[in-house]
Amino acid sequence: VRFPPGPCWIPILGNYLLFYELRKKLGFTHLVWEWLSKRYGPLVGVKLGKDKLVIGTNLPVVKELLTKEQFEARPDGFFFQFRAFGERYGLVFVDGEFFNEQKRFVMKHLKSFGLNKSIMEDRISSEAEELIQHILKIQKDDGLVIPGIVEISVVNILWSIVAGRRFELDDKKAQDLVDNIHTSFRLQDMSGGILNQMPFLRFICPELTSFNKLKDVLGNLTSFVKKIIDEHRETVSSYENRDLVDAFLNEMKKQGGNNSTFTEKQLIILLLDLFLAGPETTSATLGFAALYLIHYPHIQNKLHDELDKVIGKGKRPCMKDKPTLVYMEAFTMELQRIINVTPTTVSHRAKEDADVMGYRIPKDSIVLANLYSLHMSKDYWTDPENFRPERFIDENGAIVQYDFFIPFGLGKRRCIGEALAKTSLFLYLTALLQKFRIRPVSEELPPIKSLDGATISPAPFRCFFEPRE
Ligand code: HEM
Repeated sequence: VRFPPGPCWIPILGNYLLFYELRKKLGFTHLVWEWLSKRYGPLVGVKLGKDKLVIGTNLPVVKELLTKEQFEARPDGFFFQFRAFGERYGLVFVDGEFFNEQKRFVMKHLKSFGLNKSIMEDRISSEAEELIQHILKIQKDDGLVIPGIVEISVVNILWSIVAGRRFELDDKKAQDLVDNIHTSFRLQDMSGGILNQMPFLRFICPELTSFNKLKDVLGNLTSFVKKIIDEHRETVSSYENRDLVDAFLNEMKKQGGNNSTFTEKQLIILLLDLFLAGPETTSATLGFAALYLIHYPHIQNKLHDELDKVIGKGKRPCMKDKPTLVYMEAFTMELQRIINVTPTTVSHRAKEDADVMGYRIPKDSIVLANLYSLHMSKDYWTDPENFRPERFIDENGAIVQYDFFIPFGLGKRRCIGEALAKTSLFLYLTALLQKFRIRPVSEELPPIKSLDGATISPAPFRCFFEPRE
């Protein structure tokens, strides 16, 4: 049985030169995978430096890659250890029993601090309200920069569950935090990147690997998180947990042994993972929402009409209204489909040799599902390049679910923040659209332009939030 089809590789570099050329030409890593799949089929095998990668691009292959137990692991290697004190910590890039134990803990405490509950809804709604007031306060005639204006607000949601805090929306330290988060995403790709594939290059051409920049931003983020932990340590009580950090510190004390997975290093990287995974994806999605609303004013009109009809102008929208705001739901789904904020999953790893579609995926290969390919395939959507929320509504006016629409992934390693993200998107979008018409600041519309990285975000643009009568 052979390795999945792909371009021929050379020693040391593997297919790196081809990858580099294609990435330069196409502008985005996920477009390289898409290009290769057109040539070699729905399961492509490449070698980048020392890493073997396989990438799935159609539904049957993606389903196998994301739901087979053999691929539930996460990769190891220089990049993944470099961000975690030279070891393996956190939630996103760990696996096995360590992952199971930490995920159980995080899910339990996220739930008890509000996820899936009305406390969470109240917090998100009041953050959205603060954002509206902030916009009204600081906006001038030339509008505001997106996604900048929403970033701190969105960080506050996670921040309040994890560390019991919120930032003022003009806080400089918070701005540094979101800038660092944002930069760290722009410098990486989901495969672990060149730093993982050829770590020796950091000595020869550090610029190409972004090693120094990554070290800086990760250092900044880590010291930010450490400070929070120190502050909690001074005030934590064993009787009551105020937030996730308290809960972790108490668990650490309780377990106290050498074999425990609850250590200070683990807490640091766990917080880092949550801050990296959550806010960036959510604010990028909200940023793109504003951009598409500017480009498609008739869609914005429909959203306004639906809000006016179902909720009116006096009452603040809440989660109970979600099932009745069908067009809003369809708009959000269509937005997630076309923008592909996470164009691939986080990378998985084959725990052992595994066979897929008659090909052999060797142990420790890096495994990626190109969600972009599913969301933009002509076979599945007929006119994928058109922005058309109606495709998610059937002839009876109900939402249609497609199994090839999986923005949060599938299987055991799917996104843990899906409920939080969906609640946040709904409450922010409805609150903002109830209050404002979002319009361009000049006749020339800002282009629909994305920035590449481990996730995709909109290139910053200006827009004006015009209060509705
Ligand atoms: C629009 C927003 C979001 C999108 C599109 C999104 C998408 C994804 C995707 C595609 C994955 C990878 C699945 C895989 O590797 O197979 C993932 C993983 C993850 N997400 Fe999200 N996510 C979003 C928001 C959030 C939020 C708000 C949180 C905060 C708690 C979060 C936390 C995580 C974590 C911790 C993982 C790793 C899970 C694991 O390794 O098992 N995400 N997300």
